[in-house]
Formats: sequence, C-alpha cells, structure tokens
Amino acid sequence: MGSAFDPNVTTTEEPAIVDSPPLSNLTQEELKRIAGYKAVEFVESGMVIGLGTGSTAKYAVARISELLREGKLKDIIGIPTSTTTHQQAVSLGIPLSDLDSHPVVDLSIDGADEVDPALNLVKGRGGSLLREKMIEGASKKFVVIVDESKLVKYIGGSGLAVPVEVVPFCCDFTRGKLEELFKEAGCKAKLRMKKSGSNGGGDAAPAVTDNGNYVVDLYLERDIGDLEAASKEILRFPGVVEHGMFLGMATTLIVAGKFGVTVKDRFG
Ligand SMILES: O=C(CO)[C@H](O)[C@H](O)COP(=O)(O)O
Repeated sequence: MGSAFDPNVTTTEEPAIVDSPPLSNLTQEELKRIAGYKAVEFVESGMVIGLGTGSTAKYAVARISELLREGKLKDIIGIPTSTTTHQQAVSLGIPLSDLDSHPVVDLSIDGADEVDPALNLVKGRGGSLLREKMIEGASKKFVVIVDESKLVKYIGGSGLAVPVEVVPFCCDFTRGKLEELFKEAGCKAKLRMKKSGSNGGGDAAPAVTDNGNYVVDLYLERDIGDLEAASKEILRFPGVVEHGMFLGMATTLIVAGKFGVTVKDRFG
C-alpha cells in the first residue's frame, strides 16, 4: 500500500519524514495509539483543539488529558466532533466549548477511513462526518492520524463505504438519486442500518446520526474521477445534508505503519 502513497503536486515535495524505527511487531491498535500520540506533539498550551471521533482519535484525546493532568499543557479548550467524544472528554476532565463560542479552532486532530495521495479523505464510517466537517473546516490546521491500512490510490478505493448524511424524509428517494449519480462507477447506495442487537431487534432500524439524520453508504467499484465535481453534484440533492469526502482540508497527515511513523505536510 505504501507505494501508492507517493507525494503528488498537492503535498510536500520533500521525502516523507520517517522519524521512528520500524514498528513491524505492533498491532493495528498500537499503531493507532502511536499516530494519536504523535499528533498531540502539535498541541500547544492555550490552543482551541478540535477533538476527533473514532478508535484512532480517542488516543489523541486521552493523551491531551494526560498532558493536562501532568501540567505539560495548560488552558486547552476542546471542541468535540461527536457526542461520543464529548463523553470521553468530559470523563477525562478536558474543558470543552463549541463553535458558537469559539468559531476559530487552532488545530483539529482526527482519524480517517481513507486517505488518497493528495490527502483527500473519506470520513464518517463512524457516523460523525457533519460535525467533523464543521469543526475541521473551521480549523487553522487539521492533522489526520491513520494506520497504514487507510491509504488508498483513489477515494472509494478500499471498497468500503463513502458515507453521505441525508435527512430521514424520503431517504430512499435520495438513496436512489445518489446511486444513479455514480452508476458509471458501479455504485451501490445502501441506507446504513443500526448494528445487529443495538436496538434489540436485529437490523430493522436505520442508524441515526448525532444530528438526527440517516446515512447512505456509497460503495464504488471504480474511481469517480473529479472529486470536486462529485462533491458539488452530491450536495445539489436537497435531501443531502453533507458527504464524507473531505477535500483539500487536511494540512498534515500522520501515518503509523510497519515502516515507522511518517509525517507529511501539505503546502498551500
Ligand atoms: O470519520 C470518522 C467518524 O465519523 C472517523 O474518524 C473514521 O471513521 C476513522 O475511525 P477509526 O480511527 O476508528 O478507524
């Protein structure tokens, strides 16, 4: 997968900075922790920090709280990107606020489901894409933390979902429109259902986001090409709230893999 991840015009022309020895014996979970901890090296006292969501971001949140407790960080304000992260941050005693009170965020740290060679992302398989996009879009810097399994040649290239948050009203109508839009790429659009057992009755109910919406997952067989054009087309449907392609938003990527930890900066 690493060979698919050469810098292109939108990323630094410098070679990736590999600043750790090979981590070949570590589990995926340990790689997530290493990426999360590395990102927190960018955090400085007094900053407003966007706190991401997911199994990688939770390590960054935990590390921030550790450094606050040790007095190595001071006066941090966290802006959580989901109710789950809100609960984690409250339980760890991190002072919190929101975009209404802090419309400019110094730095956000979050995971991703896919990262392409131009640092475009897919996010939202955890269902938090709308709040993540609002907060990360308001951030001066956005550090993305992944293990190497998230690197793809093109958006949708993992074969897993590109999520779209939709309003519940006539969601099958919107689902059908999205499938039709990407039919050339062999798209199958599926309404995301609650995980079996989470509502006591199997897969009968749609999954509901923190904002009371549903998610349509797009499964693509082929590259959809122009991502900015695809983004505009998706957002043109009135039933769509937001999609999980984060284009041109990441300013830094931290990848933990068997080769070590790589930090890659985007210029411009
Ligand atoms: O976008 C997200 C949640 O909506 C997550 O950042 C993304 O799903 C990655 O999660 P993980 O680190 O657990 O793989």
